[in-house]
Amino acid sequence: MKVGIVGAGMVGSAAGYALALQGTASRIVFVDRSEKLALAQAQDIAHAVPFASATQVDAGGYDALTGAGIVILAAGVSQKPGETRLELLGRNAVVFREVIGAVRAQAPEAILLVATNPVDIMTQISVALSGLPPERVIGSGTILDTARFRSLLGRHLGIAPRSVHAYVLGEHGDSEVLAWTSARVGSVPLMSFAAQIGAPITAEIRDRIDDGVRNAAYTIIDGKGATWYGIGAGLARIVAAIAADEQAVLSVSVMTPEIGAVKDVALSLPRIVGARGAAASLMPDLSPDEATALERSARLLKTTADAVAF
Ligand SMILES: NC(=O)C1=CN([C@@H]2O[C@H](COP(=O)(O)OP(=O)(O)OC[C@H]3O[C@@H](n4cnc5c(N)ncnc54)[C@H](O)[C@@H]3O)[C@@H](O)[C@H]2O)C=CC1
Ligand SMILES: CC(=O)C(=O)O
Repeated sequence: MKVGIVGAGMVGSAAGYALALQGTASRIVFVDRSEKLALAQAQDIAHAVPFASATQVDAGGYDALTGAGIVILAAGVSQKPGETRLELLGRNAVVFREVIGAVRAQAPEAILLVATNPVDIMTQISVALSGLPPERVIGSGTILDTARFRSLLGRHLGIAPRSVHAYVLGEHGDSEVLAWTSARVGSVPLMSFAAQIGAPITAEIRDRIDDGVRNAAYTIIDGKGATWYGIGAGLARIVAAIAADEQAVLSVSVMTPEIGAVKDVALSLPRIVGARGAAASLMPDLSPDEATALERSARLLKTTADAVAF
């Protein structure tokens, strides 16, 4: 499958690098406002390909996206230290007004995979601007937060994160909800597993993991200016699920008809992802507090999205 990447900065290039190493895409094409940057990223990644795969990596204008099955959208500004994702909305909505029409004109069949922040609202904007069915516009949403949650739980338990089945729901941002109640390790409920192996999840550990997931981006941005490896791998995982029609369960952001009293909002739930996009959604079992927090997250996203004209 040919994959387009619009926005060849840290996130776009990390996604392209992960895709090239995995050999998931037959072709990758970078497009950026800076043609020089797009070309440099394509060349650098192409030089990694002989060690790993047979992916052809190029750069070009929007016309180079013709025939793409997926276009990753990673163009726009990122957070400065201390800035929230939601504070990027006005600037990145302007970028998407330009980008979405240009992508659609050249790659009308492509599934759009949105990474630009605030990713949930950028997903909603992309649905509105593209006119595509909602299942074909997927935001990376909490795929990264879910990975952070699994990583921290895995470390605490001494278990491979891939054997931890736990999700972060709602906003990819400050109001996100760690779904502790439904978390499992293998097929065993998390709390029971933790007690059985003598690594109980005390209130203190729970708070530490919550903080580590919720504030990971702030800590990393403070240390190195931006985050890119985690989301690059997350985007490559979503592309793989679509390209191989996996029907994989992934936490991604899609327009959602109803979360409690909140209607038509893009946010993350576990979704079934395959060649048609994110075709179906699942609602994990939640405690009353988790359900209330998810509705609060949905309301925040809805109110913020309603305040932008698109
Ligand atoms: N969804 C997620 O989990 C994550 C999302 N992000 C978000 O991804 C976005 C990109 O972040 P970085 O790659 O670090 O930023 P970056 O500044 O390194 O790259 C952004 C690229 O977009 C390009 N660009 C800007 N306007 C454009 C336009 N109109 N047309 C074409 N290209 C344009 C720029 O030239 C630049 O190369 C940010 O919004 C950031 O917050 C970052 C990390 C994780
Ligand atoms: C920047 C961002 O959204 C993240 O690393 O979670």
